[in-house]
Amino acid sequence: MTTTETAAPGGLAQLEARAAAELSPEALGYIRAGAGSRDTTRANAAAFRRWRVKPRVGRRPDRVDLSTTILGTRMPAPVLFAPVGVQTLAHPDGDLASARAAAQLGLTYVHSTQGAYAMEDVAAANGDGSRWYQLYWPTDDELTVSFLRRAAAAGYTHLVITLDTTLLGWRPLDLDIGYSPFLEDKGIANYTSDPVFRRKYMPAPAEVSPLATGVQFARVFQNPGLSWDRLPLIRDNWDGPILLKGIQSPRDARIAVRQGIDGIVVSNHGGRQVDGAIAALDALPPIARAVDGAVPVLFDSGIRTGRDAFTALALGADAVLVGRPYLYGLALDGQRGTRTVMRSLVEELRDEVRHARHRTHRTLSRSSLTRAR
Ligand SMILES: Cc1cc2nc3c(=O)[nH]c(=O)nc-3n(C[C@H](O)[C@H](O)[C@H](O)COP(=O)(O)O)c2cc1C
Ligand SMILES: O=C(O)C(=O)c1ccccc1
Repeated sequence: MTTTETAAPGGLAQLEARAAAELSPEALGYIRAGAGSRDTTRANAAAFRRWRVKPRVGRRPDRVDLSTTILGTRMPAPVLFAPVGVQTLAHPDGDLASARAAAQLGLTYVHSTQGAYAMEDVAAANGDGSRWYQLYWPTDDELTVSFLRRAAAAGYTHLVITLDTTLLGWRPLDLDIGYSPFLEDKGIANYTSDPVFRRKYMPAPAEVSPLATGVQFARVFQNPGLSWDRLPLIRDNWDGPILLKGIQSPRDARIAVRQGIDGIVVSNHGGRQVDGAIAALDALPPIARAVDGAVPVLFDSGIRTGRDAFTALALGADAVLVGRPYLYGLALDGQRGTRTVMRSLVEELRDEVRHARHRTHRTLSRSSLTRAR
């Protein structure tokens, strides 16, 4: 590892500002976007500032072991690549580069239904790495089953069903610029490459226009009628563990456990869906209490540094996902940039755990933190 790889220049906190210089206004707008006033996106970050780490003195462990196993997946650190669509907005290599970087670091890559590259190509890029598949649950069962079969065949072991985006959030930043990835020639090959999608929904070449593409997207992926009674379709067609992403209430977490779901991701989608929604970090402790160890609780939304990851782990998360930061790394330096960002975040986390005098993040708890005044 060279020194330039050990830390993101300027630190992870500077990442967004540095990446902004590399990105088109449309791409930056889409990646930064939050719902409505962006209040929830800001609240996600602010919630972390209200907790501070309690350093301890005396003999610190010289080695900190961040490894963990979540639902059978071994991880060198409790940090995953969050599912992110249209990554070609940040870099032409998009999710191929991110999946390669994840494999180099041994971290789990979660591939999005809205990936810019087909899941088979991303799987090949990820090689021996560990990969999970994130499902946006289509309105068409045949298409859903096709996605699940392809994912299993391509070596995705776990299914993450995102439930907070059955309608895409109202994002003024994009509306102002007049931008949507579906109205551009960015291509979202992960679903447009699907044989069922092509047969049933692909606009005929003569009809291909931004509007036709957008209309087909909405027909297939806007699915606000989803409810718990639809779960058997997934169970009948997926053998591995199933996680639900987008849980923000202890009640929903309890229902998920009762329904036999294997894990949950506490997340508000980086504040992109519901303006004024509770900061994801504030939702975490009551949900962790409600779940009470019955299933793993993962967390995302607002993690920018190793200290943030420490805070979420101490407040009850078993692992965290990171979204925008690795996209900014991708914008700055492709695969290498993404790898640098994620490696820096893991090493920062290791350092925080060491200074709190723990040998592993697994022993962190609320008492590792103090509430800032
Ligand atoms: C540009 C962009 C695209 C995203 N696409 C998806 C997606 O396709 N599926 C999904 O479940 N979440 C998606 N997310 C949400 C992330 O998985 C994650 O919940 C969020 O980015 C976490 O917040 P953070 O960016 O503050 O780390 C996306 C987020 C961004 C920024
Ligand atoms: O933008 C998003 O947050 C997101 O989840 C998404 C949804 C559809 C296509 C691309 C990304």
